[in-house]
Amino acid sequence: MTQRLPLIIFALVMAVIPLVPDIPPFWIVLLDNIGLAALVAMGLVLLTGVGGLTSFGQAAFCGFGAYTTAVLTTAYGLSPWLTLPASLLVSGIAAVVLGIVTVRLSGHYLPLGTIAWGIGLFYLFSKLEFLGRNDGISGIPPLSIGSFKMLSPDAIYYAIWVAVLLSALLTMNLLDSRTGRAIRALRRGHVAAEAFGVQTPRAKLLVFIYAAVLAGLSGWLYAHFQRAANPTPFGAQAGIEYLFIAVVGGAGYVWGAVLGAGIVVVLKEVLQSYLPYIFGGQSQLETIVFGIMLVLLLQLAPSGVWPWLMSWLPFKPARKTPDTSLKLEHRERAPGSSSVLLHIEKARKQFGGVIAVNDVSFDVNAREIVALIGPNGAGKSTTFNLITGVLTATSGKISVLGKEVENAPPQEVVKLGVSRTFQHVKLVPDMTVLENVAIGAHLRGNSGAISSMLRLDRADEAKLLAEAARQIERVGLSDQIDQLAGSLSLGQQRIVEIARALCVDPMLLLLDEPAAGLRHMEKQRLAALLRQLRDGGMSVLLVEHDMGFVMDLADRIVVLDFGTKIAEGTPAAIKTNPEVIKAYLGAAA
Ligand SMILES: Nc1ncnc2c1ncn2[C@@H]1O[C@H](COP(=O)(O)OP(=O)(O)OP(=O)(O)O)[C@@H](O)[C@H]1O
Repeated sequence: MTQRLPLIIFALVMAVIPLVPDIPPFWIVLLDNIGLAALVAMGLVLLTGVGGLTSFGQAAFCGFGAYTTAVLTTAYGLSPWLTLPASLLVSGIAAVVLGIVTVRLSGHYLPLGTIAWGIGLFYLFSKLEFLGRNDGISGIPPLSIGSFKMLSPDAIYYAIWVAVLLSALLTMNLLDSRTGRAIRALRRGHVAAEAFGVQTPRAKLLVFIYAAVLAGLSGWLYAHFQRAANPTPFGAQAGIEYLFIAVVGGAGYVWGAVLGAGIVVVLKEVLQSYLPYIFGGQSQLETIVFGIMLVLLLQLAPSGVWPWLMSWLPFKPARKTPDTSLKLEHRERAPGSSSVLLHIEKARKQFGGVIAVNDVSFDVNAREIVALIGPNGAGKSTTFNLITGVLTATSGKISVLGKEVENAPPQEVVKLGVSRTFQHVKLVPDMTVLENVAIGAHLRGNSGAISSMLRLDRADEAKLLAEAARQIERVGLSDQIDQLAGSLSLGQQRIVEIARALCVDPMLLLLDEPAAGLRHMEKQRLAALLRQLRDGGMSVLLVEHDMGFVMDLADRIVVLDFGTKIAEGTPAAIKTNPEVIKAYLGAAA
């Protein structure tokens, strides 16, 4: 209830605004335009701010929504309420088609791709005969309920703002869920998300479709508000403006979309109305002043105005503490240490002329801690990437519990109970420790996007958060549970990664330099935790440069040098192995 309170207050304020006596009708028109822009920007919050997929082409999806209802109501006489699902469907289908191509792009190619199809669709709208070419379609009927026709701006005002508030609620619900965390994890790159079972192409396509459907809804409302549709509002310039709105408001924040729309629409209107008086009717000046003002605003609040305003709040919204009595099911553990859990046979990885892993073979048994050591560039991280499916082996065999995984994607390997941490920490810095760790339990939940939006996922979600809280407690970071991951020290972030990996309920835990950045006491606590995990039935394979830590902890050590295994044995044997001393310990001495 407390989390929904701002939404309820906002809804009440918006509901009474048109009832204020003598309110200028033009204000209502402005609020209608703000609502329409906010819907598109809200999709961009999810797509760009949260998912990290920059799109300049959202205006085209408004066009799909607007033209669908324009054609169906004017040419076929359908009721606008019947064309609403059609408009959303057409926008969604267009997003599937464009998204399948676009979400594969990365870096600069992604925004460039969206600009390309944004411009292409604008010209398509203006060339097609049945869409009225450049003139568009007029005579679109107003929305109506019974005999009440929403002809005036204050009549359609409620339809627009109900759509905005419902969309805000559904979007916030989605973000605060298992699917939402998967989407938020996309921004940190696909490797970390996939290591915990997130189907990243599917998650990207989901946000792409969601954003397009919100834009289609805005287009549908726009068509019945203006009672006409032509290509101009759906062109590339409008697409850029929508992205501007999301960035100005705060691209990662649902309410940032509403605030950004308010700022941009009002600023444009004020400048267009008053600048001609000041500068004697010089055309285009308002565009320049508008640009300068937005740049200044972003200097003041680089992450957007909404988070900047929130940072001034004297209190922070409290989060519910997870109920740790709720339990998820656990995997069965191997009863003894005789069974082979991980079997690597002549694994090889070549990058062009570089042989990073050269026919390496070794096993990790159940209930065993194995360390993989070697000088820099020896091939340790590449071996981890081969085991976890991030890289495919050039040749050789890798199997987990007898199942071959050398060509399996990370999402399949993690299902077998193999989880990992990364040499370069891959947490989402603006998510809390709890939220980051809960990503590790992704495969142990099953609520999808729709059930999350409708809040039917609460029982599932409570168990996932409880598991995350338990693992955070296990690694000793309970005091930091609600802190943003990015605010922790690097050593603590590594421990958060271990808690996230533990949330998988793994059989085999792969830790890439877990002790780097830890103080002496913290290393001792980590070693005690890893021993406790081993004794509880887990196996650990770790890459570590701290020889004292490795020699004390490992049951067995595998040594790589230039991609080749040069030794394997107990810590005592490795310490005295002349090859190792020459290649590794000798080099370090
Ligand atoms: N994607 C890649 N493309 C080309 N070469 C690569 C790639 N990844 C690793 N290598 C090369 O493979 C070799 C092994 O690298 P790897 O990162 O596995 O070593 P490492 O033992 O983990 O080293 P460190 O201890 O410094 O992390 C290095 O020569 C490295 O430059």
